[in-house]
Amino acid sequence: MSVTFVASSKLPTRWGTFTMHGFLEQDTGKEHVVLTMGDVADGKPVLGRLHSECLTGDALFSLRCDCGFQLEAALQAIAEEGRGALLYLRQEGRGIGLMNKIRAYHLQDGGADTVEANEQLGFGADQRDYAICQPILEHLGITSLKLLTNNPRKVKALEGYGLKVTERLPLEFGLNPHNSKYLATKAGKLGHMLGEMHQAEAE
Ligand SMILES: Nc1nc2c(ncn2[C@@H]2O[C@H](COP(=O)(O)OP(=O)(O)OP(=O)(O)O)[C@@H](O)[C@H]2O)c(=O)[nH]1
Ligand SMILES: [Zn+2]
Repeated sequence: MSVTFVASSKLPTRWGTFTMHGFLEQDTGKEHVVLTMGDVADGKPVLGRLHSECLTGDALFSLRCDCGFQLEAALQAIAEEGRGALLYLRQEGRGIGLMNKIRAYHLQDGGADTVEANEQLGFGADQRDYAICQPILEHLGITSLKLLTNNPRKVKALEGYGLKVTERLPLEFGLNPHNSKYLATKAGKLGHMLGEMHQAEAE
């Protein structure tokens, strides 16, 4: 899988000024974005986040999922550390695309869980592919990561591409009444490690 690096610029945010890097995925024309802070090419493990696009959570303030909360927390953590990288991957709806995610939400409004909804539409529970991370990280000079995630599939995928994941750091934010079933399904059916949040819910 190949990507072309397009350009870098500054991106000032609420948490500090990041460098924004644009990458074009050759086969699909998808436009991926990476925000970095500090020197990420010095060979030391980089605080990293692979964030899959969620227009509803990241940009439209949705409470149906935890994506927007995780995005903010990851940028904040990177800014606090003064060094890190967030890969904003254009694989909306776990890879099924925005229109199909809205179809899936419609089924979820009728009682299906997030996995059942995907399956009723003829998709796998999670259609994401992290192969594109390898050339992007290589371009940035990143070889090892401290990964902010609750999703063991992301750790396995990176290790499969020859990257080192020295640590997995939990990213448990945004539990609310609208996403508690969604998060329980993530933990129960998709293997996410969400210990702290479920404990908080039980209390
Ligand atoms: N199909 C589908 N996709 C969803 C639903 N809710 C959120 N998503 C998508 O799920 C993905 C979540 O991405 P991430 O937050 O990077 O990954 P994750 O698997 O939750 O793992 P973490 O690293 O622990 O956050 C995004 O692409 C969202 O658009 C849903 O109900 N159905
Ligand atoms: Zn989301």
